[in-house]
Amino acid sequence: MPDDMKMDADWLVFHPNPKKPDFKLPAGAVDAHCHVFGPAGEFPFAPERKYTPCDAGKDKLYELRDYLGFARNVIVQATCHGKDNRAMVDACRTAGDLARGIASVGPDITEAEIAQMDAAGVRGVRFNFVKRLVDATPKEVFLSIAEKIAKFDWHIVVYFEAADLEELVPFLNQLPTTIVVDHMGRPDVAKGVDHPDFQRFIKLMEDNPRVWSKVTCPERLSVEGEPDYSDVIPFCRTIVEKFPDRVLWGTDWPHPNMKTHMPDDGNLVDFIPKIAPTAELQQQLLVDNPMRLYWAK
Ligand SMILES: O=C(O)c1cc(C(=O)O)oc(=O)c1
Repeated sequence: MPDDMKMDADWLVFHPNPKKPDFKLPAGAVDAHCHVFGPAGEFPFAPERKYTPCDAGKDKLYELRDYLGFARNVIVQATCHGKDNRAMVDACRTAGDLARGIASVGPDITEAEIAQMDAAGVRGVRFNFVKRLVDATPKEVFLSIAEKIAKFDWHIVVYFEAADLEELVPFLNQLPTTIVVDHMGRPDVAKGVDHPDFQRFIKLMEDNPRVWSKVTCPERLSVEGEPDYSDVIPFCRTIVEKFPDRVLWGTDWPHPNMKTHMPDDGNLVDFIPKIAPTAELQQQLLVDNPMRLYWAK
């Protein structure tokens, strides 16, 4: 492996032996937010990346899927691979109908390339506004991509920080497709659910029925920390109960850029019944919603 593909010195590697979850996932549950990294020897990381992770390839991901009791995965293009979607597409092809993908593309993407990715299981693109992860892309560029992918019935996944939402609302409302927000728009949980920043996100979902949310990443958002991540529960639960047909859940494996600790993925699965307390909500969150959005065709 070339020297510049060596993982960052402070990189935390995914948990080597997670616990078996106590919570039994419903049949057909989807891990709707996870990534693959490399392996770098086969799928090199992008020159413009902001971090160099450990290898975390498709075999490890599918081992974890089976171990935790998930049936399917939605693999979101990680920023360390830039707009080179080969690792994600290869992982989707390997899983056949059991995986779908979200790509990162530039404005030069052609309809033929979109069609090819569509055939492999890709169902959307990710627009990233998190400054520590990517260089900024002009909104006109994102809008031109949105127009192209809308023809394929794809949707748009957006990742931003809570403080940036106010500025982004008009842009989000301009997007022509379903919009899936990563990690609830990253609320500052120390501020509480009543803070205007989180209420702005709730209002966005109330005003725009095309907006969905991933109720993911307690390990990233929690100030209190593991194992309970209790301070994140009210945020997830508010969204799940208000918008039960527009929420998704995922592990976020292999947990890029965690600095405080590496979560136990089995423990993350045990978080689910705390945010979706009834069997009906769990069925929507883990099966019905992701199947409707990702497996309609
Ligand atoms: O918060 C993060 O660092 C992070 C990074 C990435 C990525 O690099 O793609 O994806 C995520 O979902 C979260």
